[in-house]
Amino acid sequence: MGIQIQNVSKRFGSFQAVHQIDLEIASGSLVALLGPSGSGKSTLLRLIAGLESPDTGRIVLTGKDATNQSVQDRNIGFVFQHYALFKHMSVRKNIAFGLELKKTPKDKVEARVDQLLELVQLGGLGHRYPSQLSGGQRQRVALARALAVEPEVLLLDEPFGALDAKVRKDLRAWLRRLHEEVHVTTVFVTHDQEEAMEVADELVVMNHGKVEQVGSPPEIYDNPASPFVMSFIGPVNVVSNASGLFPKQDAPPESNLFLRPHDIEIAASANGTTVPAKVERIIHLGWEIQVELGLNDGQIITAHLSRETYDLLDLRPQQQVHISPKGAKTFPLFYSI
Ligand SMILES: Nc1ncnc2c1ncn2[C@@H]1O[C@H](COP(=O)(O)OP(=O)(O)OP(=O)(O)O)[C@@H](O)[C@H]1O
Repeated sequence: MGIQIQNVSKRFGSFQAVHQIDLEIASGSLVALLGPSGSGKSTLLRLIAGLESPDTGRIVLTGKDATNQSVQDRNIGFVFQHYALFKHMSVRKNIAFGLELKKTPKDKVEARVDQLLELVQLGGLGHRYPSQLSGGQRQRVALARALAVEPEVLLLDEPFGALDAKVRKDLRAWLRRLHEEVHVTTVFVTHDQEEAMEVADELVVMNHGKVEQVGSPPEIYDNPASPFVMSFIGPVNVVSNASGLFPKQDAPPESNLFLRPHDIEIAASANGTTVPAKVERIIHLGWEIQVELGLNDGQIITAHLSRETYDLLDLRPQQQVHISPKGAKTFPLFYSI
């Protein structure tokens, strides 16, 4: 009974921003809409919110057809990338705003605001004004304000997008814990695959206004449905059949091989399944080592090694090595990324 999106399309002039999307979001889940800029994530979120109306299709929220309902009637909480707090109101007043609009009795408002301040870990800061808070604290107030009216659905559009990397990372973990406490059906828009994988139960990968794949983070990572998904979710090498790396039993001539950098095994000597390669460059990233490898046909691929493996192999630039894929996928050439 969460959210059902049925054959929803939206066009802006001649541009098809969202194209015949069918999607079910389970009640109480936290789902990330993930995709590159312009893939239609925000438009889909705005359609769910009622800030845009679809050209075709239906949007069903908690069992009720909401397609023609106004934003106010949808019982939705919304948080955007840029803090939309009221600058002239204290944190308490900001959080209380929706409840006061609904003419909630004063004592109930006060109790709910106290509870929300604790929930977003800002107890004691209720008297401050938005300008006296950090960016991360402001976004937590925005979340508390969105949750105050007990929405059935929470929509978050890049809520941490404007914050620096460290704060962003802390807030992801915080949002995950918060969701485990409140369990409101949440749709989270991001273009950051790591953020999506860390926060969400399920990922909806979008490209060109369409859904490419829906699944849990491990399902999507391990079984990507298309080269686009494989390339978007984590680093990948794309090599042609000429590389000699294709598994012997299925070497379709019109395919590319998609190979994750950590799925390349490097050995000092050849065996029946390895292909020769030359170490072109070694990049130390602290927790892992990136090794650029030149194949005999001139293609360059990148392997990621743990420090331990790297130390055992004792690699040097220009060294001749022998490599084999531990896991790889082939996709026909006609797929574009
Ligand atoms: N009101 C509008 N009028 C015209 N074009 C629009 C409008 N809203 C969105 N678009 C276009 O629709 C496309 C999809 O936009 P959308 O914001 O949904 O993408 P997105 O995946 O959220 O990207 P981003 O991460 O950059 O926000 C973009 O090319 C955008 O320019």
